[in-house]
Amino acid sequence: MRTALVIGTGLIGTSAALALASRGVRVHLADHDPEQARTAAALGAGTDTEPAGTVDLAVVAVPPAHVAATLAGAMRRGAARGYIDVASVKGGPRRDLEALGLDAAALASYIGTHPMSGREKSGPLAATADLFEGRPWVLTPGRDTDTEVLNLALELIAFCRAVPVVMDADAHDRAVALVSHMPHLVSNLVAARLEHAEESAVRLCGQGIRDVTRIAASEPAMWIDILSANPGPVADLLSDVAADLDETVRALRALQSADEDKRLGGAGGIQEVLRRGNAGQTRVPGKHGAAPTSYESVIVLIDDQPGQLARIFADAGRAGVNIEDVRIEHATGQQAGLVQLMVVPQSVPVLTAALRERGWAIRQ
Ligand SMILES: NC(=O)c1ccc[n+]([C@@H]2O[C@H](COP(=O)([O-])OP(=O)(O)OC[C@H]3O[C@@H](n4cnc5c(N)ncnc54)[C@H](O)[C@@H]3O)[C@@H](O)[C@H]2O)c1
Ligand SMILES: O=C(O)C(=O)C[C@]1(C(=O)O)C=C[C@@H](O)C=C1
Repeated sequence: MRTALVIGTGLIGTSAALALASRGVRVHLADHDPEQARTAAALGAGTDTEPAGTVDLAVVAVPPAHVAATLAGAMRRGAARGYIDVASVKGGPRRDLEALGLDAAALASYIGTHPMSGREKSGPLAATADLFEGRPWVLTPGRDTDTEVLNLALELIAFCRAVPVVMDADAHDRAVALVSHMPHLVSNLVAARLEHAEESAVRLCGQGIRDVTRIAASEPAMWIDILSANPGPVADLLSDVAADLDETVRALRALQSADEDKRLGGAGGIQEVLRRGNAGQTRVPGKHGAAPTSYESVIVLIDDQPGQLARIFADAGRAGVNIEDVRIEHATGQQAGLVQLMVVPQSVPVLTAALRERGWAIRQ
């Protein structure tokens, strides 16, 4: 692929454009808000000028409700040899495109795709070239999809260092209802409990609630679009969650009972909720789509000063330890924080000793 056109230069479009541009592809950037395309160009994602002729691949990265019309407009003016979109839902955009009356050749030049990676922030300034690295990128080719277009899409995914996964569009929508759309609503429902909460309670927020509510900071307009295109499967899953919630409330009420048998029953109910949660959590794939890995953490107390993290990473590197993941918890009202370094279990003693030797305060 030598040339590409990215339409919609927000988080996802600009991230893909940055990855393509870094691999030498000439990328043209377009957005209905020219300021967004200008910003993406200033970040090094390409040029916000129009392409002189037909590009190899057009990547449509606009909100789901605008995907079909944007694709049809680009196809009618012959903008590209192949077209993909990256919307979070796949059945709706394909059916909308078919309903727009495009000919068979135009439909064959299109593949619906979905990178399973994103952030709670929008716009080009949130974009990074490595956003998709190691993440699944779903392709939903139809029976008549051109092989050449499939190859262009695979080339884009390889440039983004993502992992291609081929699926049927409706099966994709049912799967993301489970792993993305329902969890998004549950995160919002948990965060919503904080809206009118006492300040004295909110200031105690620790890492647990930060993990559970991060995605509740996402752009609501985009999510209304996503959920509007996949309401049935999400409603089915939420009604299962609601039944589990009813059971959990019953178990907690039993724990308040004066009757010991009821209390025992309640404890059993809660134990079952926690067991099922543990079992589900172990099925979440590890980094780069590998089998789940159990990391252990080494916790380091740091002053909230520039350069501390870089020094810890350098010291870990010198000790030959690979840091798999990192979390930082800022201590409320203090210029200090706890850095949780996730490493494979056998690295824990090596890292702990090396950091202690270099004067770091380790917390158990
Ligand atoms: N945010 C995520 O985590 C995520 C992850 C995977 C896929 N997606 C999908 O990627 C697509 C883009 O999402 P995003 O997070 O980059 O959103 P974003 O808000 O960051 O960017 C969307 C961009 O599209 C532009 N736009 C809107 N309508 C347009 C139109 N008709 N023509 C041209 N430009 C238009 C907007 O001005 C904006 O710059 C969506 O379809 C979304 O479902 C999002
Ligand atoms: O990590 C996040 O912020 C996301 O919400 C990303 C996420 C997801 O649910 O995993 C959200 C929507 C997209 O369609 C794909 C990825």
